[in-house]
Amino acid sequence: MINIKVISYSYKTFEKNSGLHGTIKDFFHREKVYVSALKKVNLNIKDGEVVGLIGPNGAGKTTLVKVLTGILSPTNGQVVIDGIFPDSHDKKMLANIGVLFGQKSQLSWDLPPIDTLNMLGSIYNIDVNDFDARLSELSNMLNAKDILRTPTRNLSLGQRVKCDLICSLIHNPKYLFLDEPTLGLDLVTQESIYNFLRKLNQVNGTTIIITSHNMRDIEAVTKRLLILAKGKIIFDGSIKSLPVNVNEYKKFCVRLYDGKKEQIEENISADNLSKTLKSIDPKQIISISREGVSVEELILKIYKNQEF
Ligand SMILES: Nc1ncnc2c1ncn2[C@@H]1O[C@H](COP(=O)(O)OP(=O)(O)OP(=O)(O)O)[C@@H](O)[C@H]1O
Repeated sequence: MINIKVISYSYKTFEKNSGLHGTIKDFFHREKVYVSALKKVNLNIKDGEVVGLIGPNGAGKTTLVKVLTGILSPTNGQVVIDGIFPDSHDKKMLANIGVLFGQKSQLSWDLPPIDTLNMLGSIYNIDVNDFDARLSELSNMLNAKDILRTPTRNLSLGQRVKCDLICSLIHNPKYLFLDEPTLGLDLVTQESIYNFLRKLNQVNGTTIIITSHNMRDIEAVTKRLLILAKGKIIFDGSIKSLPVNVNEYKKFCVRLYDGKKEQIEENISADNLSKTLKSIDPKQIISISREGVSVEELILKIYKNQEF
């Protein structure tokens, strides 16, 4: 159980003057600035829940994940996970947590993922048989067996994310935190990650907290949605209980082939779809798919000009 009691977090940073004169001035005196990233966040997450955390840029999502995983200590308030403070870096606590930051890989660039995994096996002191069984289970689920011995620099982004996921889960953590795990991935790879996460939750009962800018991620794997804006939780509930129908804001994407080259028509609203299709030779249509709703667009639709 994750228990978040009125946490706030402020970054301390410095204003930097420009130019040589400014740099010399900064050398003697720098102006301190505090950025309030989280403001009195209260939350409980039960074991086995899959929670989606969305919000515009700078809302505080990554900061919240960092506070929950003990990377940062809250400025005020308390986080307690199974009776332990994450920032105590207690061994039991660390063994219970897996983290993946979509923009930051934990794999060594010049080494194959298997080397990073072996190192993690030693750090977490995983029994050799357990390690082999877990690695085989995860790599089968993610269809990643053949890429574990390829140097990381030669892997595609999707392959790297799969190996990063295996690294985050090799010690069988009870809680998995994912910060924008599908960033830059194609639809097929996204789908395979969704399948994997659903299975992981159903079979192992892993509690998953996932942040994203794409509602597709949230709709595919989560039941509970949190919206964070300017450091405050402004919505906590199911997607169905949102004050707007997400489907109404979904755009369509039509792929065409005219015998010479492929063309993609994106961002077609539901209202304009039939008009667009009438203007196209049906023989040229390869596929029609629904795109995800951007989180920013959705929040703008719901909260219009509200200030938080
Ligand atoms: N190391 C830092 N030093 C100072 N301010 C920071 C630092 N990291 C984040 N911030 C500020 O804290 C606020 C929240 O940032 P955070 O990265 O948590 O947002 P986010 O919701 O994850 O954004 P994004 O969707 O763009 O990744 C922002 O105003 C950001 O500028």
